[in-house]
Amino acid sequence: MAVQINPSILSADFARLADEAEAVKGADWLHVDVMDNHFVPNLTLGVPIVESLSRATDTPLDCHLMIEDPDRWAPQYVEAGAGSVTFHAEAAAAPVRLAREIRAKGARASMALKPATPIEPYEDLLPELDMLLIMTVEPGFGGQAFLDIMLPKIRRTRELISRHGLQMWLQVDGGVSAETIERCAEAGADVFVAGSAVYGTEDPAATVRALRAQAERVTAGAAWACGH
Ligand SMILES: O=C(CO)[C@@H](O)[C@H](O)COP(=O)(O)O
Repeated sequence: MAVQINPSILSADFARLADEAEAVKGADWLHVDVMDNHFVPNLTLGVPIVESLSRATDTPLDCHLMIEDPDRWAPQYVEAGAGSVTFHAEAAAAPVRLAREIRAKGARASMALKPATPIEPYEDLLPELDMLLIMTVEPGFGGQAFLDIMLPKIRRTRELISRHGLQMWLQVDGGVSAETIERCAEAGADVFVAGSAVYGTEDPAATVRALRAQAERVTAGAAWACGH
């Protein structure tokens, strides 16, 4: 599988979401940050906006639920048109049941880990998932500095994925930019969320292409990338 770049609309103009989706045409997915002001100290958008956005763009939606009670809400995001739904390990009451429900409804199932949450307790759960998201900032806000101390966790997660012979994707989110993307790719990430580094530039679509080329140069020789 090739490297994927998913611009985060948290850094976009919320009054012009359809245009902002068009501005990153060529991106692999549009990353939609759903925040409830409980799981994280910020509030963004919910099911009706995801539903409208999925009708307004051809780019598939990668919904990252930073919310409490994802067991109740995640299936509704699949019904709203999300192609991938990520719930947080720290918030899900029954992650295996939830992942199976998301898949059964036709979307990719993904689980996210906050910076302080280790991957090891979730090793046996990996086959239930299509993607694992490692947060490289504390969730809640765009424009934060990348946490370098997450690199060993990315590396360990890639090793676990390889050891289990899984084809799942490994996403990183937070502070991903031209300065940090190569370190993430070297550690084993293959799906990159970037908000301010994309929407903060004059030509967001060109920035997506440049970030992808940068990460591809690093992953081209990686053993885990062969046969993706
Ligand atoms: O989930 C989040 C923040 O909680 C992210 O998706 C941010 O939106 C990424 O923004 P940048 O760090 O790339 O500016």
